Amino acid sequence: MHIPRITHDPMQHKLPYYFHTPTTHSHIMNNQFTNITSNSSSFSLFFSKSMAGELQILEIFLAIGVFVIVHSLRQKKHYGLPVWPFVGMLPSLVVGLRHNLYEWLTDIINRQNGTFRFKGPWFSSLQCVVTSDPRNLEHLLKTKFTNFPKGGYFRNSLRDLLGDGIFNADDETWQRQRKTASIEFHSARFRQLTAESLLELVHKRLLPVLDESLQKNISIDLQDVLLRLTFDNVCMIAFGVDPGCLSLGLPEIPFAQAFENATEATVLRFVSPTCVWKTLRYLNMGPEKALKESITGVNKFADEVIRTRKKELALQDENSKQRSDLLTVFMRLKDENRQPFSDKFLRDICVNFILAGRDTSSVALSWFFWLINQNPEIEEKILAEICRLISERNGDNKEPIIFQPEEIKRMDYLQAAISEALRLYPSVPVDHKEVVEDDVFPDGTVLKKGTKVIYAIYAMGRMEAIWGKDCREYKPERWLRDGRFMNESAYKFTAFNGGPRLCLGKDFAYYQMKFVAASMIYRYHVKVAQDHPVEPKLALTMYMKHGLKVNLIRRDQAELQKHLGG
Ligand code: HEM
Repeated sequence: MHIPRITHDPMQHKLPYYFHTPTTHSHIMNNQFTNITSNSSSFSLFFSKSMAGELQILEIFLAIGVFVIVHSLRQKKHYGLPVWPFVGMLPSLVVGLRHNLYEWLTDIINRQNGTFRFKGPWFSSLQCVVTSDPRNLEHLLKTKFTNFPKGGYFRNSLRDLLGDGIFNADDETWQRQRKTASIEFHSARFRQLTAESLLELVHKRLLPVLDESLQKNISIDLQDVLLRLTFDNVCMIAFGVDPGCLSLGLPEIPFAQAFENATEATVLRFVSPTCVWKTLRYLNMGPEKALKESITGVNKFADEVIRTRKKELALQDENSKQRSDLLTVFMRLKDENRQPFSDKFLRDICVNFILAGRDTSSVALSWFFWLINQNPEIEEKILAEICRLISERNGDNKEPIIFQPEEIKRMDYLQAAISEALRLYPSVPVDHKEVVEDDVFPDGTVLKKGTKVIYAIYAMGRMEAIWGKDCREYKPERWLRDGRFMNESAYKFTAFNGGPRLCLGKDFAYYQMKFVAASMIYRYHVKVAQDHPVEPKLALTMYMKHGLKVNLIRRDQAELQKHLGG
């Protein structure tokens, strides 16, 4: 570098002060003009000096640029990603977003031994700690549960759609709903409602829709069909009504469409700066306009159901006495002031349960069917287990085969195969908390009050430190001991969350997924269409971006007999 030359140049002392200091003053301009015209050699000298000055400034910038690049790239070693001035790790995030964000996160987390600090642009709220260390997860989900609520950022982004419902609430509001819903979810009445509604949906709706595609010899989007099934099912549980999404012809249902649009538009808030989406909401423009319209559609449906149910309850209608859906349960209860819950609160409760129960089991089943399609020997083992249970029946194995709750419970291999799919493709791939008071994670990471913590559930399934060298392989056997399914720690297998906020629908979800999978696998071989692209979509839940296009092939009787006879 030649920077010192300019300061040692003797000519520099002869130049008037204004050659060093830019100015617009007229007498100075005149002086310049006089100097230049009176001496042509000093004219050319002046310009060559000036150019040299510019070149040297350029050199300074170049040197600073090189220094910044080298320094930023060297930070990768320490922080996991290059840290650029002003924008932090944002450029790497943009690259990650263009490919598979979850794989990108997994790669960094593995390099950083389970935890890293994401540094976003200094002016943004994109600063957080990302972890997938089971010790940290136990700390935040259980040991220090009260120090890690969902927090204001998450709640504000979801408030318009979810209000104060269980998914979007902390503290007292959450506790009250959790307690009531938990009692209901574990009641015999609720179990009966879920078993009956599922049986009806699978045998009267799902199988006929699948049969139709088989007869017409057309492929179907299995993810779409399963989303329809779980949507109808969770509406029956939450509202006590059946929207009829899953029926022959796969009709468009305005409420279902409004719900889907609302969740998609809400996700956009997480990838836009808060001030941007708030301004768009204020101006009622772009995605915020679409969100408002879809929420109006959701509310219209919810208000109508709540109004009708209130009438039923007031008349002590026979229907209302038999009902055990969540809406009716909460309507019979009183709040802390011994007043009935407001319509808004009832709406929030139902909408939250629909969100919790709709996307989760359907997308998990889609990944499961895709995985067994790639691993035919695993499909064969599932079929063998199903057939063994049928052959153990006391003579009652006539068609149509309808699986009984005790049989579903005994399907250990199927439960292992579904858990293994959830380990690799968790329906909720990342989740989020906020730190209330300064804290330190068991791995030594310092957490300041207000820090956002992301726990990367997808990455956890791909960590050798947790699952061993074969962590990327689909192996249901890792869940079995002597042929029986063994649960894993919720802080190692966090697909259903853990601690006090463990998924309330976990048992129901397993029952639902096993019932659907067994009923389908017993009847059909589900073949994924050739060259169908499969990749995750960036959303709150782990959708397949292009759905799952499949063709169904009816099971050969001889194949079934082979297993049944055995
Ligand atoms: C494969 C299926 C499912 C998976 C993987 C799953 C996963 C999860 C996860 C990760 C959470 C925590 C979310 C958070 O706090 O941010 C959660 C919460 C919850 N889930 Fe599930 N879920 C499934 C099915 C269901 C079903 C079918 C229902 C209901 C019918 C349900 C009801 C709930 C509820 C009410 C919560 C909120 C619990 C609370 O905050 O206290 N889930 N679930």
